[in-house]
This record gives sequence, structure tokens and C-alpha cells, in this order.
Amino acid sequence: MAHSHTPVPVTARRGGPLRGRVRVPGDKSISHRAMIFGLLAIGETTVTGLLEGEDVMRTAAAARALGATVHHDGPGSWRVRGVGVGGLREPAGTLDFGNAGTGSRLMMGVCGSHPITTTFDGDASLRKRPMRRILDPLEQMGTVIVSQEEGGRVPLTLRGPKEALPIVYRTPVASAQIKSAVLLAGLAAPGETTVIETEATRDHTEKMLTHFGAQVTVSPEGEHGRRIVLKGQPELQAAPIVVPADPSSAAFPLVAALIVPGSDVLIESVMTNPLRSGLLTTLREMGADITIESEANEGGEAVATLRVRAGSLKGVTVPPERAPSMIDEYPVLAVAASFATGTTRMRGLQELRVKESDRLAAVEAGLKAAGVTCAIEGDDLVVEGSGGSVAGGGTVATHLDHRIAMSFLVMGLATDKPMQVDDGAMIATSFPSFVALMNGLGGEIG
Ligand SMILES: O=C(O)C1=C[C@@H](OP(=O)(O)O)[C@@H](O)[C@H](O)C1
Ligand SMILES: C=C(OP(=O)(O)O)C(=O)O
Repeated sequence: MAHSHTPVPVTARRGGPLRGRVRVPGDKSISHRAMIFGLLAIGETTVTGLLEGEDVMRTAAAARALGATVHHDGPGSWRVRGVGVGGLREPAGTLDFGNAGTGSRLMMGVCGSHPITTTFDGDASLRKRPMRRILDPLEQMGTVIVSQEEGGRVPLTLRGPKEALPIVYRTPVASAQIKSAVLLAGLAAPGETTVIETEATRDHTEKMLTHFGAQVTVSPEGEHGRRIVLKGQPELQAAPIVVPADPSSAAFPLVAALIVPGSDVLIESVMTNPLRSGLLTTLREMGADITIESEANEGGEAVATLRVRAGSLKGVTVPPERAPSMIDEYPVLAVAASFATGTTRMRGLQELRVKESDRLAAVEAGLKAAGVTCAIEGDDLVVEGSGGSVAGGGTVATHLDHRIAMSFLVMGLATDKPMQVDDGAMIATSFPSFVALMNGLGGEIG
């Protein structure tokens, strides 16, 4: 599959304070799931606020290939007419998920429990990411792995059983993608499918299963975990979906406003689901000036308008059990930590090694390119804060990783010398309007 693109270098430089009011695009996790639930429901699902990033568009294309009718009515507004659980059509070609771990892994769960053969592929980043974590439970449910690249990588082909077996599955690592793949596979199985997680991860799949009429029970498991039980073979009924603004995207203007002196920014209606809010907790512990201007509910999720003002930050230790609730925000937290006074230790980051890039290594290299002292110690990242002034001036290798690109562009808005990233093309996977939005606040990115 041809995936080469011409790298687009992008530079960020320090200018005046950031000022204004913004709303970031719809949540990526919920947007993928909107397409997937739309496909699996009977009737027409309407979606508003959908993230129209490349990752979600891949999931929309896969939903079409599996039999859904997908209409785009206007910005963020979509309609999906589904085929129902059990009704998937065997796709004519390979399902190409590009850069998207979430889309590919959740769809493996969907397809793997249906009696069809499906081939999954993606870009050079996705081809490096571990899929065994999805294939293992699927094999227990009766899926045949027809072919796979070494170590369970894409391209890979699945053949689903006539009727999937329900399982009880304890996720080996804290991962909403594993949990969701097993629950989505369990939809096609008779009886109860159970997922047990030791650390609670984002709960969008459970909430949307309930919203679409499935029977799901969630109970606590140990100190931080959950047990989720799904009754299989429900008839999912189409239901409207309102996608709230993505806290993982909001993290970029948020951290930028904290580190660019004199900034005062309002970020509208950001989803504050506690399983996604670890960054807010951590930044507040660091002394960040973040206040809530208003609170509301959008599509069953709490949202809040955040007012963020620049100010001094202090280093903190981030406990490992907080990782699931801020997993994608560590790169930009490391940027904030570079400007803080004192040391920030982020503990238990092993999962960062298997994201779009090895984010532990990419963050360490980027911080060093900017003149920041940092180290990886086991699974921890330790950043020595500069107390406010960071040299910058380096070029950061982004390794096809949108969050690495955006994090170091945010950094460049506050460093003494500009920061360049080698390729900004992947920003379009999750936040296509990033550069325009940041520049609208007064940033100098281009
Ligand atoms: O379920 C989801 O929507 C996601 C789960 C997380 O991945 P893991 O499940 O691999 O931790 C996260 O990093 C990803 O961006 C989105
Ligand atoms: C890890 C991420 O996404 P995915 O796993 O869907 O590629 C992310 O968006 O930071």
C-alpha cells in the first residue's frame, strides 16, 4: 500500500501573548466510535461535531466498505445508515486505516467476530504497532488469523467464525482500545462477554453501547479497575450522537497559553470526562492558572469552558495510575514541564513506546534538541524545568506522530529561538485546524 508523502517542515516562533476564545474539534475517540456504532445499528445515526480528521475518515471509509451508507451533510454533520450486528458485508478490498490505531483495532474487534474475511493495513507507523493485543482475545473468540506480519503487525487478515464465543478477558495492559475491541467483538457472540481492567480507561465504548440499547453493566474491580459485562447479540438501534470537543486537542492551546508570557485564552466546551482529565489534574498540581468559566452537558458528557492564563509552574511527580487518563497528553505535558521550576517525573509510561511513534524516545530527543535536560529512567520520563526560559532552536523528528509535531510547535511559541518540526503532515490525522487555530490566538506557526 503506497503511503509515502512529502514531509512538510513547520516552524513555530515566539511572538506576543496568546489571546482569544477557541473551540477545538470533536473528540477523536468518540468520532471513531460514532462511525462504528452507526455501522452496527439498525436505522440512521445522526452525528454532529464529528472530527473530520484523517484517522476518522479512514474509519468512515471502512464502515462504508462493510456495508454502511455514510452521508456528509455539512461541517461535522454526518448520517450513517447501518447494517446491524451480524449484518456486515465482506469488503471488496483491504481496509486501510492509515495512521489510526484506534480505528484499526476497534474495527478488528468488529470484523473478527463476524463470518467474513477482512484485511487490515496502514501507514509505516501503523505497520510497526502491536496488534497481538487484539488478536489474542479474538483467537479465544474463534477468529482465525489467516496472515499477519511478524509479531502480529499489519497487513493482517482475519476470518471470523460462524458464531463467536463469548469470553471473560482481563486486559494485560491498561488500554481502552483492547477493552473496546473485545466488547465490540462480543456484540456478535451469544451470552455474556466480560472485560476486566486493572486500571480504568476511557469509557466511551461502554457509554455508547448503552446509548444504542445494549445491556452493559460496569462495576468496580480492585482499587482502580472496572469489570464490564455485555449481553451479546443485541439489536442496536440508531441514536443521535453529539461529539464534544476533544480534551487531547485542547491540551495544545492550553499548554501554549500557560507557557507564553501574558497569555489569556478561553477554550470552549472541552469534554471533562474524568477518565480523560489527568492533564488538567496534573497542570493544576503544577500551579497552572486554569479556571472553569461555565459547565454544561453535551451528548451525555460533561463539558467546561476553560480560562487559561500564563504563570509560573512547578515540577511534580505524576503517579503511574494517572497514565490512562492522560495517555496522549504526556508529550505536551513534558513541554510544560520544561518551563516549570524544578523536576517533573512522569512515572509508568511504558505504553508511550507503542503509540504512533516511540513517544518516550521522541520526546526525549525533542527536548534535548531544545536544550532541555531530561532522561528516561526505566519507564519514567524525568524533565528538569528551566524555570521559564528554554533555548529552543532545534529541529524535531516527528516519526509520523501528530502529537510529537503539535507538542514541539507549542514549545516553539515560547522558546528563545524558533523550533522546527521535520513534518507537520500528520497533524491532519487528529487536528486539521491546529495551525490556523493557534495562529488565530496570536501564535506564529508556519
Ligand atoms: O480508545 C481510544 O479511543 C484510545 C485509547 C488510547 O489508546 P490505548 O488503548 O492503546 O491506550 C489512546 O492512546 C488513543 O489515542 C485513543
Ligand atoms: C495514540 C493515538 O491514537 P491512535 O492509537 O488511534 O493512533 C493518539 O491520538 O495520540
